[in-house]
Amino acid sequence: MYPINMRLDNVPCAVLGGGSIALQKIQSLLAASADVTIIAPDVTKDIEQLITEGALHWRRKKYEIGDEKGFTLLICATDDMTANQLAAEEAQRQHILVNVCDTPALCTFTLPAVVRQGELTITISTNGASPALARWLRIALTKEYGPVYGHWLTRLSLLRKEVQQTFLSSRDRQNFWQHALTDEVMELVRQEKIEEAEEQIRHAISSFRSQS
Ligand SMILES: C[C@@]1(CC(=O)O)C2=NC(=C\c3[nH]c(c(CCC(=O)O)c3CC(=O)O)Cc3[nH]c(c(CC(=O)O)c3CCC(=O)O)/C=C3\N/C(=C\2)[C@@H](CCC(=O)O)[C@]3(C)CC(=O)O)/[C@H]1CCC(=O)O
Ligand SMILES: NC(=O)c1ccc[n+]([C@@H]2O[C@H](COP(=O)([O-])OP(=O)(O)OC[C@H]3O[C@@H](n4cnc5c(N)ncnc54)[C@H](O)[C@@H]3O)[C@@H](O)[C@H]2O)c1
Repeated sequence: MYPINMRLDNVPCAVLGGGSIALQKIQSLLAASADVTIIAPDVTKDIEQLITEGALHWRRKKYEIGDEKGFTLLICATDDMTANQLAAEEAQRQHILVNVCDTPALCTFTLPAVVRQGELTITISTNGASPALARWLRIALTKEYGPVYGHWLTRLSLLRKEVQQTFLSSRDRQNFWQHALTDEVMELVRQEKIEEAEEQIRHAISSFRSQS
């Protein structure tokens, strides 16, 4: 498995099936601003609501060969294994990225469990060995890495810009961060003492500057 993070803004994506599993996949695609089409003869109330709101397109039909054309990414979440398999094989033939929610062998990509805090994304995969462990780890990591890590990341991103202007070589910047982002600083973050953590980084910038 080769992990990547994909931009899906306005990218045409299709979901086959209109049940509870399809809904989960639709929600994560919409959160990524994808252009989502659902192909299914019937859908749940929640999906119907999204369609009414204009959040996604609906082709009200069973899957037929050719329906996958024009999509960059396809998720098969019907309860009809034959339809899932047919669609996945067609998609693979056309180099369309495909996930079949309960058949890893037919997937060109699988979905990880996801923890998000602002710009921070932590994903967990078990190579399909135990999705239940992925879920358990998501819950544990969400407790461990709460909203403060998202706030800290926002601060770090601004500090990083300052560091880029202060230290001109990439090697110096790498060296700086390896020394500045210490266990001590991250312990302050864990205790939600963001101001103090930032102060430590600023102190390190001054020290590094006077050394060079
Ligand atoms: C991470 C997560 C993301 C998501 O779904 O978006 C995800 N499954 C989740 C949960 C979950 N799924 C299942 C259970 C019940 C326990 C169990 O069966 O073990 C639970 C646990 C629960 O829900 O409590 C059933 C299940 N899943 C797959 C099979 C087929 C098979 O293994 O052969 C079966 C049996 C179906 C059956 O028996 O009919 C296959 C896949 N599931 C994957 C992803 C991919 C590999 C991920 C990895 O590398 O670990 C892969 C390969 C394909 C894919 O879906 O991409 C999501 C975490 C949600 C969260 O964050 O809470
Ligand atoms: N629900 C779960 O917790 C769960 C967990 C793991 C795996 N799964 C598997 O995921 C699949 C989907 O689960 P679900 O709970 O969303 O199912 P569901 O029965 O609620 O929904 C199935 C959907 O597929 C649509 N469909 C059926 N044949 C189709 C076709 N030929 N073309 C297009 N759409 C078609 C139906 O109209 C329906 O909207 C099932 O195979 C299930 O075994 C479900």
